[in-house]
Amino acid sequence: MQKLNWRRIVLKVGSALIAPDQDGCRSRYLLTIAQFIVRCRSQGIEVILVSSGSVAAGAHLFPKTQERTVAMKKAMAAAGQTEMMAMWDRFFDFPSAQILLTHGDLRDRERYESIRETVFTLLDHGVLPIMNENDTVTTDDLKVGDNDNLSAMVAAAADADALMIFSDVDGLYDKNPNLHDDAILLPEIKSIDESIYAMAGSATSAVGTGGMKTKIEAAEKATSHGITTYIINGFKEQTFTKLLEGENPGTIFLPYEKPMQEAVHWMTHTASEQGEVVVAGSYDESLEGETGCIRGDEIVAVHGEFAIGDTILVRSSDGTRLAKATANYSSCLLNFIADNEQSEFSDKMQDSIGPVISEKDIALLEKS
Ligand SMILES: Nc1ncnc2c1ncn2[C@@H]1O[C@H](COP(=O)(O)OP(=O)(O)O)[C@@H](O)[C@H]1O
Ligand SMILES: N[C@@H](CCC(=O)OP(=O)(O)O)C(=O)O
Repeated sequence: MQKLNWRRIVLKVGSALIAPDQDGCRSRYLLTIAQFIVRCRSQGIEVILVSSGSVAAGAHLFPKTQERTVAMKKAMAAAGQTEMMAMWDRFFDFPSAQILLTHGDLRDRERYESIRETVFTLLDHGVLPIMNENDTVTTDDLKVGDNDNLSAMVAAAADADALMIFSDVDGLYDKNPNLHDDAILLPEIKSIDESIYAMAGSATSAVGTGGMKTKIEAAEKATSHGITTYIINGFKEQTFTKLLEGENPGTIFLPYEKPMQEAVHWMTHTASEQGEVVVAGSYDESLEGETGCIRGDEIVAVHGEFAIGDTILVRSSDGTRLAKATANYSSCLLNFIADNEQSEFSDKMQDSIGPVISEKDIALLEKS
């Protein structure tokens, strides 16, 4: 076995591998994944596991005849999560730790920092973090909704150098291989654009969430942070042999040559905007090529309610999404500034407060 040059990796395991028949957890596929984790750790590679499957694992505890309401699924997740953790734990002779998260936790910078600190402390002490979305407490507004995107946010937060998404297919095909016999496997993706998203269909298994679309979104999030991303088949033993030999067993998404810095990446891909400011001019006239900060007299409108420290969207008056930013002032004060833009009082205030959003708090979005 060759020495692998990963320092820290995030493995995402889909529900179909945990509870393929929705009849409790099955160790059939997980044993091989657990052995892979043990081998990586024995080479000094830090591993973080994002494990889906609580709903599928808990399904057998509830009557099949009853309608699967949201409340029922949450109950399945609560019950299935303990079964799943117990099963993972059985495979390892080192300790593991459960971390359950929501998007509400990840998009709040303080809670995000706290999650990172906990993950790094666990890794420093040889404990395997096993993460999942906290399905019992999520609402539509608070959830990531799929563990592909969650694993990419985790990989970025943990500064991992590889994200491996283990699924029930060999990788990304040019169309859904479960529906098209002539689908072709794509071994390497250099950059992700609309043509790549166009290949993605939805999940065809009874337990999967998101299908290929959310895996491509995850790959885009991760590669933009410099994290090599794989979509690979967790059902096949040779997948793991190949990975350990340094080969690509499925689809590899190459990392951006100029990855985003952690804080900019968090603002762009993890934080969600609490409101928006509209600035005068188009994309090219406003942020691009300018000093990069925003002055009060550039703001023409403020939408939504936000507080200092919240993430906001900056839009140009032609509607283009320009940037995400951390608000240095509340929506209330920015509204006041925008409304009094021409007044003498505003000029004085303008001089005293300087830019309302400073350059270091802005993450430019790509021109769409
Ligand atoms: N272009 C594609 N290439 C590969 N699989 C695809 C594609 N489009 C849709 N799929 C579907 O995505 C499924 C994997 O996603 P999903 O069921 O959500 O898995 P998981 O539970 O591992 O997250 C595959 O089984 C396949 O049916
Ligand atoms: N959080 C959910 C999994 C959501 C999800 O993304 O599932 P999958 O598509 O199988 O990775 C659960 O534990 O059942």
